[in-house]
Amino acid sequence: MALAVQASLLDLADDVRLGALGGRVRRTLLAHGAWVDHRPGWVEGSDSVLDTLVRDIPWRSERRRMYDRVVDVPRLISWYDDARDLPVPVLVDARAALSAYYAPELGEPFVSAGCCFYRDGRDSVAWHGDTIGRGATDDTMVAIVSFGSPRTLALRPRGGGPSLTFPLGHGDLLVMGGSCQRTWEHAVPKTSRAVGPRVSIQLRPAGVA
Ligand SMILES: O=C(O)CCC(=O)C(=O)O
Ligand SMILES: [Fe+2]
Repeated sequence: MALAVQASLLDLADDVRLGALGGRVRRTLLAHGAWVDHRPGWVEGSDSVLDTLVRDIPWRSERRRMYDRVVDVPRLISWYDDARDLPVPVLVDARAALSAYYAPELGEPFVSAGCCFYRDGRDSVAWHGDTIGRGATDDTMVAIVSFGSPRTLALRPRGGGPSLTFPLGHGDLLVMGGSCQRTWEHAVPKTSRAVGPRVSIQLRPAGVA
């Protein structure tokens, strides 16, 4: 009981808030009409957020056929049709702030939230584009908010060519935009560095996955 009270007092004391977007987002133009926006440290005072996300998101593991074997997907995942159901208020605010900031370019709000939990450096996501939905055919945006241990997001053009990398630190925002999902691929590579847990929340417009 005393512990629970203390924990909630700590949550209140931990003043989690969003920094500014205007003037603080750095855009990198890529070939083929793709771009990446990066805003390091967007979520401030976010130390408690990782624990809440790890505890309160209904994580599940997935298994996939790979050649003649069925293997565990090397990360835990979860999906919210409506990002407003996320268990952390600052992420509900993040969805609204991103929808407002990108409205002139995107013309529609961010709606869903995909969640990935990388337990350590052995967890990863292989090269892919988010092309299950409209990202296969239309310009769109995927906004990633990252918590916990820093990991690298790598990007490479689909047709071949040098890759580039962005560091994704605690509280960072990274937005992939334009044609990025269909003309480029992205990945979070495994690392042999000693890294702790990381949770990535990906906000997407309706019909993008
Ligand atoms: O971990 C990340 O930030 C990227 C995850 C990702 O690319 C995906 O789930 O589609
Ligand atoms: Fe992705």
